[in-house]
Amino acid sequence: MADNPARILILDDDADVAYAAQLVLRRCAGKVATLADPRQLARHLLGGVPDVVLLDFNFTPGRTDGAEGLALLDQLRALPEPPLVIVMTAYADVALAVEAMKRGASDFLTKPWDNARLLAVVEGALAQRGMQAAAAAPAAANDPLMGDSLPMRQLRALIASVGPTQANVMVLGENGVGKELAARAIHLASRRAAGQFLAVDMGSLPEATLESELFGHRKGSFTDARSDRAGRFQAASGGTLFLDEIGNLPLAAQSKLLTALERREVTPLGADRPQAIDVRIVSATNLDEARLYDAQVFRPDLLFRLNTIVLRVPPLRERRDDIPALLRHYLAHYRELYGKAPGTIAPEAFDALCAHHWPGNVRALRHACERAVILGQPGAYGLADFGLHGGAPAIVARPRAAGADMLALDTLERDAVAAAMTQARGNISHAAILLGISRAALYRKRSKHGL
Ligand SMILES: Nc1ncnc2c1ncn2[C@@H]1O[C@H](COP(=O)(O)OP(=O)(O)OP(=O)(O)O)[C@@H](O)[C@H]1O
Repeated sequence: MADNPARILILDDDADVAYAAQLVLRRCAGKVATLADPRQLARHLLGGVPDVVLLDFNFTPGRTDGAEGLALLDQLRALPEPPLVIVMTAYADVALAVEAMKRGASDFLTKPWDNARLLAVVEGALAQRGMQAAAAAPAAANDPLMGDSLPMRQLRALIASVGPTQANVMVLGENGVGKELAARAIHLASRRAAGQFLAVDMGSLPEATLESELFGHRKGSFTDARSDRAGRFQAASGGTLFLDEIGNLPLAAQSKLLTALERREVTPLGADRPQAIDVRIVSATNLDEARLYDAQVFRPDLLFRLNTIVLRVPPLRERRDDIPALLRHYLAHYRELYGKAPGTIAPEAFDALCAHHWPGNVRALRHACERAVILGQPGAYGLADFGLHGGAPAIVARPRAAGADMLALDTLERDAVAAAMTQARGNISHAAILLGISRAALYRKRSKHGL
């Protein structure tokens, strides 16, 4: 995009990798530079600090410990106006990527990457910097999973590590937190990214037609079946089937879904033989976990099939650091959509928005921004323009409990180990290679996490 002023720097000693990334990223930035030798970084920065840096971990031939990349990351993060840094790592170096995220990297990519994922990650970073022209289409599909708070960085790290596996993933979280965006990010990070991402709202499928909707039917199999029709499982073949609101599925329907997943085949209504299915299942629910684990509500055997990996998307009130960037992003998005002049948020309104409880999470924030752009005065939007409901917005920010970061990292480590064991089909040596740790270390981590 010639009129996009965003600047990206790719720091990688492999010229082919850097060139390939440069070609893809020219679509979303005005200037994409590459640098093979990190000793030239200081001189490069004299020409201005880029908005986003893609950083490799190892530069000296034979080195694989990542120390060079981590040192460069520290150097970049110490700049007065640091760029957002996306680290690039081999799949086996997930532990290194986790360390980089702890030191302030905003995201990471595993090599070899998928171009769609590369673009999505970089566009997400540019959006955080307010450099990305807002997409005109309101569809969630076009929104990057934004947020630079620790929970969101951990969520993206987890998505990057489980995405390339075949494991079924269950995404948990309140309404409007971004579960579908997380599911799309998993799809983009997977080897199925070139295939379909098909979302099905399980809560709204009528029980009477559920089987035909999911598994398809043959002409004449029931009164209205005037022609053969493929179900969602067949339509998503080679891609990802996103089963949204799975917690609302009636028990009878749950058993049909279980049979399909167990056998990895479905039989269209009226057909005499089953068809093999080739889909990765990502499901989501806003049920709280106590209800989800209640056998009266959800079959444990189906749950076991669906939740190989569990991702929890935290409510917005637990990651308030993300609110300013989301406000900027959605105000810019709707200003562009409605052709409105730029404006700012009045300081008291900004404070109140950041302190708001946001029971409707990011979706509610998005709607509030749309309302402010339509009804507000562009000079400075006041609190009333955002039309918040639900009582006084003030919520006292809780100090982060000591050790909370460690707990979250612990969960990340546990999930990474579980994902590697799944991908390696229980083979310890293979899983240890995937994680880039020794077999002994993997045994210790498994016993630490009870895996
Ligand atoms: N991290 C985020 N960055 C940018 N936009 C977001 C983010 N999270 C959510 N949104 C936006 O908020 C809206 C709701 O997101 P999404 O549909 O993914 O939430 P959900 O948790 O699946 O909601 P529900 O449970 O109601 O189906 C969408 O418009 C989405 O683009």
